[in-house]
Amino acid sequence: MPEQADGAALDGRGAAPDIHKGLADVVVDSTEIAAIDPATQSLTYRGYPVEQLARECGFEEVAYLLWNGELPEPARLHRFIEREREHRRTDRPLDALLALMPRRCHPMDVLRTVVGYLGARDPDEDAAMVDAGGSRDAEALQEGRQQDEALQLMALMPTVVAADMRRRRGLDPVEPDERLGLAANFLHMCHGAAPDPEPARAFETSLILYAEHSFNASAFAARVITSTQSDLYSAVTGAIGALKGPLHGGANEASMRNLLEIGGPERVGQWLRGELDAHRKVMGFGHRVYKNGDSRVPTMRAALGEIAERRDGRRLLAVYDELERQMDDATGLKPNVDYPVGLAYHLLGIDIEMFTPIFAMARVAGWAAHIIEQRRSNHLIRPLAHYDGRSRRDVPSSA
Ligand SMILES: CC(=O)SCCNC(=O)CCNC(=O)[C@H](O)C(C)(C)COP(=O)(O)OP(=O)(O)OC[C@H]1O[C@@H](n2cnc3c(N)ncnc32)[C@H](O)[C@@H]1OP(=O)(O)O
Ligand SMILES: O=C([O-])CC(=O)C(=O)O
Repeated sequence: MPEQADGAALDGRGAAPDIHKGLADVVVDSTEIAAIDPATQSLTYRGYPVEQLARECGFEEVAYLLWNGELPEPARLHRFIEREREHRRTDRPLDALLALMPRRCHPMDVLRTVVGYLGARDPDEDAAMVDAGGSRDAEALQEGRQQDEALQLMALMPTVVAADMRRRRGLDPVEPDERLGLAANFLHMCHGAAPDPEPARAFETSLILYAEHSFNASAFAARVITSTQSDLYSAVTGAIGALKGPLHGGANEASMRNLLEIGGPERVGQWLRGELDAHRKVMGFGHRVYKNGDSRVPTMRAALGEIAERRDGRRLLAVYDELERQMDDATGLKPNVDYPVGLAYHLLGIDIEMFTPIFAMARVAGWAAHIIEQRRSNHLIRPLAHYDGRSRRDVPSSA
């Protein structure tokens, strides 16, 4: 094996350097968007504790905060909300695209395709402008454009997700209701009736808690794509792909399937032993950053309690609590936010395969904030790898 100097060894063959698999514990950049403190189990968006935002603010207000760094003045918020409501409707080509999507595919595939299509319909020709020697004016223009694109996505994604759920049930879509906020309007488009205020508020809480979480895998995917000076739609499309997996956003669906499979609190012990003996991960538990409990779970558990009381959810909630208790006893692992959200959405009458798309329609707020921040102080993201494959060899000459 050839000897190589330290630097060369990284992307060539040589002595193994310190490898940070999964980038665990690696600090790759700084951010002003959100701070996670696992020691105190706290999460802040732009300095504000997320549980206070969930109590005091609407989802749209939180999106504004994430993108602009400050909570909006009432007039600005009014205009922001108005613009969101203007962009909710799909057009004919989009309806035709939705109708084309196979019903068997996962709704995240539909969402990813729709965002890809919107990027093709509205190509961001200015995308490369800023880093290619753009002026401050050009920078501001580009950022304004990115916020417009993000707002349109945030407005349209709920319409697409609700229409897709109804399509899978063989039902026609329900038109958006411009009198309702984003969260209540989504439930209205799912069920064809305005939701009661309490469940609608509990649902909005889930969107606020889901909106942002620092350098998680999907936000990082969006930042990697943005770092090549690609456009916002491409970054969001990639982020949707990253969120889909069960180790990330997909866990909310998997955890609900588990609760239904268990069926009653008396069956938890046997079920859990089976999973752990088979070395299967119990989705909705564990976290890369929080080792002592996810900061969002207490707020979401309270919202879930509200929903369960109104939606006859006591038996499933008993399974939920028992699994949490036994999982802690057996492994010390605590639930992450996907665990309470999964059951909350089920009790709100939402089909399980739509849970991760709902996560995406909330997280687009955080992704957009990361795309804007990455673009503002960009540096191509390109780590090194330690080559551990075959030594150099020659291709056999053809006979
Ligand atoms: C919104 C979100 O994205 S939150 C995360 C949602 N994802 C999930 O709920 C999926 C289930 N959880 C997991 O897979 C993990 O806890 C992760 C991926 C989220 C974080 O894990 P990491 O910090 O990378 O730890 P890792 O996966 O290496 O696990 C460490 C050990 O704990 C075990 N472990 C971790 N999570 C779980 C779990 N949910 N169930 C059972 N065992 C688990 C692993 O099997 C591993 O055991 P080992 O050391 O004996 O091999
Ligand atoms: O931060 C993470 O790794 C995953 C997570 O909880 C999120 O994205 O909300």
